[in-house]
Amino acid sequence: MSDILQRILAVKADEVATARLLRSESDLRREAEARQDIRGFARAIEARIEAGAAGVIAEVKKASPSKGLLREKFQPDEIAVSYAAHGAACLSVLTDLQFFQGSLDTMRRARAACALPVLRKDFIVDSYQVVEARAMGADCILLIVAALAPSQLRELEALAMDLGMDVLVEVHDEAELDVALGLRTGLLGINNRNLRTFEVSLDTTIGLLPRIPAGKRVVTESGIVGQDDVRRMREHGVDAFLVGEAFMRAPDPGAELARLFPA
Ligand SMILES: O=P(O)(O)OC[C@@H](O)[C@@H](O)c1c[nH]c2ccccc12
Repeated sequence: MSDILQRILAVKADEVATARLLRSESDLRREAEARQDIRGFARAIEARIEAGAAGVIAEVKKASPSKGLLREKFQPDEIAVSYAAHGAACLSVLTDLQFFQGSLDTMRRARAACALPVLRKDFIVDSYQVVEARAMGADCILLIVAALAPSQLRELEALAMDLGMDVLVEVHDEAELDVALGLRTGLLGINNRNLRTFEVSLDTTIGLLPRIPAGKRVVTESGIVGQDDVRRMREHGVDAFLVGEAFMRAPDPGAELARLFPA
């Protein structure tokens, strides 16, 4: 059965093949290595949590395959400034065009407008995209366990870390969690949304918590829309959040962040 994740991954393979024709990976790698501007992504989250606040990764996302257009007036720089002013720890910027109406330029503009570390949010299937992420300014990449073999996860993680980036590894169930726990990164995203069916349940995060060893920072991802959701997570000891839709639908995304996560 061709689910949405499989469809997206097929498009990604084509995109990478096309991008390689325009610019070689070695050329891009030189550009990535020449940059000296890494912002500590995991560190920014830990700093918020040490201060007693939640560590919020605030997402810049114009549309999604499950919800369609989320925000008509979409200005990545304005959104980034608003998030930064209202206490976000980091940004997550969708760079996928076909399914999320994002781009690398969206990421560049958002990052240039503020001092926050930035996650390249995309479906990474190839080393080319990792190098490209850093060349375009990303401080962290997302690796989705459902999209990659364990050997690929290890290789892409090593490459990202070589380039100075942090890695957020994303899981949705126990089997994926076991794979993720074999990686080096301390940032463990639990996606409450099933990428194959789009079904969302916050019980996904709660249910996996007993299986998380010390030393891993859990980031609960997707479906956080109200103060009750935030309270429930924090009662379970989850202090890091990745939130998109709730902010994108609000007139002022940063003000909504401050409302969901009162100081
Ligand atoms: O908009 P939400 O429900 O707050 O979710 C944000 C984020 O978790 C979601 O965009 C996401 C999580 N993992 C992904 C992987 C690819 C694309 C998107 C995502």
